[in-house]
Amino acid sequence: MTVHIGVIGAGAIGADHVRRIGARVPGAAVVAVADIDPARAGEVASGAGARVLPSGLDVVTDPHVDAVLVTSWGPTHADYLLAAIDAGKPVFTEKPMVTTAADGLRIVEAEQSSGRRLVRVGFMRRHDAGYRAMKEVLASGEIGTPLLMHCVHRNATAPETYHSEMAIRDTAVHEIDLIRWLLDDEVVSAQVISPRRTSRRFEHLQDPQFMLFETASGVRVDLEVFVNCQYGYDIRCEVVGEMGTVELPHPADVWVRSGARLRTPVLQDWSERFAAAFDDELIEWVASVREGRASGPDSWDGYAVAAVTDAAAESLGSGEVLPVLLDKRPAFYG
Ligand SMILES: NC(=O)c1ccc[n+]([C@@H]2O[C@H](COP(=O)([O-])OP(=O)(O)OC[C@H]3O[C@@H](n4cnc5c(N)ncnc54)[C@H](O)[C@@H]3O)[C@@H](O)[C@H]2O)c1
Ligand SMILES: O[C@H]1[C@H](O)[C@@H](O)[C@H](O)[C@@H](O)[C@H]1O
Repeated sequence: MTVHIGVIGAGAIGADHVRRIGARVPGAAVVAVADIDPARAGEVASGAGARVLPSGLDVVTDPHVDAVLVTSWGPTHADYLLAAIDAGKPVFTEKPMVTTAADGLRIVEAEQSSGRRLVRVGFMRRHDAGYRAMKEVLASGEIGTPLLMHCVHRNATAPETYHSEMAIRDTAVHEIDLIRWLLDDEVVSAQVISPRRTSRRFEHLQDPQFMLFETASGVRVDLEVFVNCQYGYDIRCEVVGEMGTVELPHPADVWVRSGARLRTPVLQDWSERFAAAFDDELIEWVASVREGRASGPDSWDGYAVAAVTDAAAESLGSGEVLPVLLDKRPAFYG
């Protein structure tokens, strides 16, 4: 059976995922696309042989759509997820699942009332070979109990529409998910420190930002988010344990030593750095839809991350250490 997918949002990652589904995801076809910019929708739909529908809600309710892929801007995700749950259709949403914990709770409550886990969140780094290898080392106990985690998240540049809170709600969400997943722990407090700003930014943007998190078991995490670092897409992570450390490998490429120099390329964006992880997460999602089961990061994960980003966003400016307000995890989410 082919899973017929309807896509909402035909921007950078929407177009990327549509191409990916056509080229590398077995048993799936994009049949409908909508975007508030109909020209974008038309362009992406024509490449896939799909229909353009007038709105995202039309995609959700279209009888030819078996499953929905949400790749519109973060603050628009919640309404589409609620509509998909209402229609009883599996839905994959790009991160962030939601931009407030209140919206996250609406989604987990609606899903529980529907009786089925329908939402999967695109925390694709859980599919990256390097992060997976880190998780195996941590699980093996080789480096002992984790004590500290150091993370760096740099983008070459960010567009003018990117504002200070997005460093937390759009960018740091990847690391917040990884703290929870790698350490199997919850984040209990957040603090955002605002250092000297780069002059190569837009006036409205606090960039870089330095974030500190604490987990329930007492692990301390530092995260630098710098979205106008100019030189490339640079993602780093190291966990320090009682007996050793484990570090995210450099993305595989040659290191050339010649003429008294060492050189290796710096990747330029997420689409190159995590291409294999994106392939893998969509292949897994489509297989799970076909088999009628839930898979991958769920709406509880999306909500738990939003609870952390709420606290961090409130700390932005004041630099206060703020508690993360998280509900009790229902048995429904295992
Ligand atoms: N996993 C990752 O590493 C990754 C990478 C890039 C983007 N993303 C996420 O994907 C989402 C989209 O990001 P992008 O970079 O493609 O942005 P983008 O601006 O390139 O594209 C977003 C598209 O959504 C459309 N849109 C906005 N509101 C809409 C609505 N209500 N209904 C239908 N269409 C709407 C816009 O017109 C635009 O074409 C964001 O949530 C972003 O955080 C994730
Ligand atoms: O939406 C993108 C995407 O999630 C990238 O992986 C991240 O590096 C960017 O900062 C963010 O804006």
